[in-house]
Amino acid sequence: MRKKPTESLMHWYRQEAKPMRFTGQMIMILLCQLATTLLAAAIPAWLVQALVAHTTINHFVLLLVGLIGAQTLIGWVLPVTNAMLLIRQMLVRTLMIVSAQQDYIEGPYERILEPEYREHRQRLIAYAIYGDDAAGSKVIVQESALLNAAAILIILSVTLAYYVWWIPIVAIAAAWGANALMQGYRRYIRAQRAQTEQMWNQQSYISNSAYEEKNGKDIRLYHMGPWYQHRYHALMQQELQFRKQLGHRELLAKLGGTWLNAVRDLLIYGGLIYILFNGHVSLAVFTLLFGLVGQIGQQMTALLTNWSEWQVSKRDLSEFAEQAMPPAKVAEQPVPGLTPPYTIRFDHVTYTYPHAKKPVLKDLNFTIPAGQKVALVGLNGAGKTTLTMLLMGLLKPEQGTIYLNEVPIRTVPDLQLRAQFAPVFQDALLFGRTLQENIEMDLPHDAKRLQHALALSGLADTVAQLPHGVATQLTDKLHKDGVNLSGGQQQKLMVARALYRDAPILILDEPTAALDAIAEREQYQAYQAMATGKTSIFISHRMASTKFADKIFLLQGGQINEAGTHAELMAQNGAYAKLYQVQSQYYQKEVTHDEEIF
Ligand SMILES: Nc1ncnc2c1ncn2[C@@H]1O[C@H](COP(=O)(O)OP(=O)(O)OP(=O)(O)O)[C@@H](O)[C@H]1O
Repeated sequence: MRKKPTESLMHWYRQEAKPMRFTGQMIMILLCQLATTLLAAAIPAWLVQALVAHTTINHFVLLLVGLIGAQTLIGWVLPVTNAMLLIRQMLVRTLMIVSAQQDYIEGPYERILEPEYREHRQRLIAYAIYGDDAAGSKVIVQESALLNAAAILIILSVTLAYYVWWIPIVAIAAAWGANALMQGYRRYIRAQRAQTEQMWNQQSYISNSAYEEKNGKDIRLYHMGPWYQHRYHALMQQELQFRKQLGHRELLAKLGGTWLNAVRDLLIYGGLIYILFNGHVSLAVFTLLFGLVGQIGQQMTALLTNWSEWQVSKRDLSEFAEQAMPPAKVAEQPVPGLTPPYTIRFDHVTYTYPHAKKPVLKDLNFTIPAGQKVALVGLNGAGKTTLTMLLMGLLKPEQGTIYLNEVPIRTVPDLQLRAQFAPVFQDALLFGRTLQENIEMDLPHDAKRLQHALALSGLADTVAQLPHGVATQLTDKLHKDGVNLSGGQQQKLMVARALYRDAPILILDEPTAALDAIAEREQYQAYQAMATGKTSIFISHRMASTKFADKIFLLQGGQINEAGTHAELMAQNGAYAKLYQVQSQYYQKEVTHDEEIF
């Protein structure tokens, strides 16, 4: 079987891109940087030596060309090896993005309803992938920089200490002090993370919502432009204030560092001039030491900065690996003997949404015998959609058990369970693929089945008008020649998708909301055909449309309060009968009014 790209990326990460692995590229970079640092300090010293020794002009030119040539060569090799290392970093970053998405897209549905999980995920992505001072994916590059700085620092310190023992100590202490001041500033930035995240989330919400195509109408009609501008302006002001605070702190930290460096320079250059004038070193050695002193401060700063960033990156990376990388999935064995048609049974089921104060469904009990068509009615927010989500295993009951033919659904593997349902939801969701792919989804192509689904859903006429028929792409956001279907056409496509899926349990959640009267009638006929021999749940607010069901359930207060055929419930004269009468009176009035008009 071909590996999925995510699986092979995981494999690559685990096997090939271990952050602690020192590769040939790292060693190459180290050698080049060491040579660059030493050459930068040694070239002036060699030239001074040549001048002092009265070398001939030919020798002098030869020496100069040789040294510059060596420097140029390193100048070519270094960027190439650095670029190779950056490519590795990009690969790690890609892997992290893919695995973060995989966990979000394929992980439990219920988790994405939790605001904490969504925030946490954003934080992981922001700081492990896009973090600017220390992203988790930068570990490889930071390790290389850390290795370079440490090696160069040791060589420089030993060389300088050979001539004046205290010079490396002063240089390192000054760099350490300046770095400590900058560290304080960085700690402050990190302490503000939660606040900055909130600010950026709000900014992106406001700007995304203003640019959202579907919001365009309402923004104009309700004159919401000034509100957007006001909110955005307020958020930008908040950011400006925050940046000003950061600017002040950075300035203070840098001023402190500059002061420390001035003291360092006074001490070290004074010391060097002292040993030169006292004849302890030659002019050439003095020039060399002078060059090395400049480098030692730089390397110490690089070492300390990289060290602290590396700590943060490593922490981000391991947090990411622990929480964002889903464990490799073990293929679950399908439950044997789970065969349609299905009897659905809810046994004392209770469900509460995360952070909700009360359960939506409370101690809910009902049975739908195999092959029966049930219409589920109830007021807005009664919990009808929630009930279907529990049945499909997308939400897990807090208490109680749901059975398919007396098999508890919690024991059925996700893939096997999901394959038993053909849902049609109120909100149509189209993917940026062709019309055909949008109907067939993950099932293999079957031309006859496709034609049947198109014909029965009433979509065949629309397809005939499309530029590329069933091969037409369904969004102009991803494809230039893609088309955007109308609301009603999208809903028909959802029905075609369910028809093609031909699963044993049909779930129709307000599927006719966007349809015109004729299309709605056609759809009912399609549902009748679809539901034959299947267990089905049909949710609708149009009471008249529920008459075709074998049984009607009225969901109220988290429980099925009334159940029976339309005639039985009307005879009962309970809540269902009242709802039906309110609606039919309304239609009656409309008809009378229309009759008056015509
Ligand atoms: N993701 C969610 N998080 C928290 N509460 C939710 C969530 N989804 C739905 N609810 C709440 O659960 C209750 C039931 O919602 P549900 O969508 O199941 O009702 P419904 O009967 O299908 O309503 P409608 O007829 O309006 O479609 C509502 O009060 C709703 O606010």
